[in-house]
Amino acid sequence: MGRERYPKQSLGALYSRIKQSRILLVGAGGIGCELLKNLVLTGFGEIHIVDLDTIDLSNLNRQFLFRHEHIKKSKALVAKETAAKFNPHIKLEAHHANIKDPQFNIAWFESFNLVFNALDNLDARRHVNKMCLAANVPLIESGTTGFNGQVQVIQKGKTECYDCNTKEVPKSFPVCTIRSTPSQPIHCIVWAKSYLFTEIFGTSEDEAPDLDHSEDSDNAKEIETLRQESQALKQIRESMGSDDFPRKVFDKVFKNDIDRLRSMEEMWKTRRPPEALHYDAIRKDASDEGSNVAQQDQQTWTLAENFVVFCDSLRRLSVRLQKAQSQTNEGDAPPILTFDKDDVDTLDFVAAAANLRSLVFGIEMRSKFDIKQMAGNIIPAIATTNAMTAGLCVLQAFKVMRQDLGKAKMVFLERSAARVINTDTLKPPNPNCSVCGVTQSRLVVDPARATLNDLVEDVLKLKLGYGEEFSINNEIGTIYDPELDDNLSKKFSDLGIKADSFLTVIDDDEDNPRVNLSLSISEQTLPEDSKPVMIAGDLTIARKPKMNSEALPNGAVNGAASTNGSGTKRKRSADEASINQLEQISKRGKVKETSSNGDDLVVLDDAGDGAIVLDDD
Ligand SMILES: Nc1ncnc2c1ncn2[C@@H]1O[C@H](COP(=O)(O)OP(=O)(O)OP(=O)(O)O)[C@@H](O)[C@H]1O
Ligand SMILES: [Zn+2]
Repeated sequence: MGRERYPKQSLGALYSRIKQSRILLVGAGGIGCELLKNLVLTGFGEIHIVDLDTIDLSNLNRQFLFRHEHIKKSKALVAKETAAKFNPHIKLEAHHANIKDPQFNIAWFESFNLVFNALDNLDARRHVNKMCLAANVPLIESGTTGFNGQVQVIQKGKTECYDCNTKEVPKSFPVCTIRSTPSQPIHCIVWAKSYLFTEIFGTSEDEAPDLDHSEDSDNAKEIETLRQESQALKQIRESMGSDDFPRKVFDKVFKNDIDRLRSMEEMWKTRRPPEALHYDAIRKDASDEGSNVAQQDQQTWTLAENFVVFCDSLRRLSVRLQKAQSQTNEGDAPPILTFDKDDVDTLDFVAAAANLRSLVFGIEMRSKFDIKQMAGNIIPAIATTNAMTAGLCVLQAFKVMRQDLGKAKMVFLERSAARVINTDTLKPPNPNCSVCGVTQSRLVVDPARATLNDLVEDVLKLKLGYGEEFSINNEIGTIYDPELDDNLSKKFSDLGIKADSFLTVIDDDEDNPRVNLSLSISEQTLPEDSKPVMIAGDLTIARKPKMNSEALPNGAVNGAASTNGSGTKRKRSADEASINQLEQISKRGKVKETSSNGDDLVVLDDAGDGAIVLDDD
């Protein structure tokens, strides 16, 4: 009995299924370490761990399976080794690899009973979501941001998938806000980091991801002027290393450029005009300041202090860049410096430059500590949030394994709400979702013979009844539509269509188009007398829901969900917030304060068979 006694008592009949299950855990970071510990101690029979990364010093405060001596080693392998000691009866497999690698194909996903995501990026999450849908394996998706956490159960055809709601991409700012009309500290920080720093020490601002040029067409003239400004800065860059270099840069960006901006009266009709800074006057005030002011990172520096840090860090960085330049051989790419929040020289420069710009525009200044968080897009990871989230993942997993999806919930951890743990019913799939609102099938292709024409004529038109108006797309773009028929005679291999990749067929029929058809490619040498492209099994492809349809898809998880769905394109509600949307999550928390349907976690002591039942209904 030993270690099995308590899990058996609390899980009852489910325990034997847990012991026989094969689990995939994607990510062995903050949530992944906690989750692996839970899975191993609960007794899940076989667990595969995938993580592409190696252990970093900064992981050790919360990724407790790792110790100092493991730095630079594979997260997946060390996590496996440490967790194996917790329970020697569990079979553990580690893969130091990217989950997007081709060896992790649909057939491999199909070999698992359940998948857990413990990832930190949208791209990998989306990929696993897609693979789990294609393999029809339930997925427990989770994430945390600071004190907030979220767990979502995803099951093909029954619940929303990860992509049923649009996710917000990381924020970028219109270039004019950054370059001409900042109104918040973050605008000045982005200016210092993505414009000024890169113009002086890096490549060009055009490559900076924080700047959004999409509104440029409205401001063509201003953009052109801003380009000229950048050019002038590049010339000043030539004098790097000279005594008057800091002064030249300072005068350019805090005086001359500001005077020019201020002269554009239209711009300041409804805004406070910027006020240029004067080098000589500030330098006089700053003459008593020592350069160690930069170490005081918790307090907001004065104008004079910012001035000192600006000039000093500019000198430090100039020396570094010039040294790198002197060590470069002819023909090598010219060296550059890049901003790194943990590189003190770059952080000092960005902090001081951002604050000086804030002063110019009458914006509140920030401490170096705050600027580090904002420039590095850091929300501190909190070990307890990860631990709680990982625990909630396992509780949801029990329901999925009991095939009791009706009881599974979307779970939110929220610090701002009246209760820390809040739940929501799972919603049915969004019929308009481009990922799960599709028909999926496998396309068997003989790579030696198959052409795109075989797919278009034999499979899509003849077998499946498509008309003329449809397109075929892969991850890169459109490979066929009625106007783009050059590829028809090409072989799949010539079009770069590989085994285990996906093709999407989009029906553009005007009257009654089919839902998108997602085809996963599987390669096989087929007999000479059979067609070189075949679709697996009989396939019926549903038609797209009409925009004003009242009908709900079948398989709503529970009654409550049916009040939310409709065939129309749905507005994103706060309930559908993705994990990185703190505001949405906290708004939701406020709504929940009024809820009274006692869904607290309770532990019931069932006197009948001695089992302790965990219940969060
Ligand atoms: N495509 C991927 N394939 C495999 N593992 C991935 C992939 N993308 C991310 N990961 C892993 O997911 C984990 C996420 O963990 P976590 O959010 O704690 O991030 P971290 O990088 O460990 O820490 P932090 O970002 O907070 O410094 C990381 O270990 C990361 O290597
Ligand atoms: Zn979906």
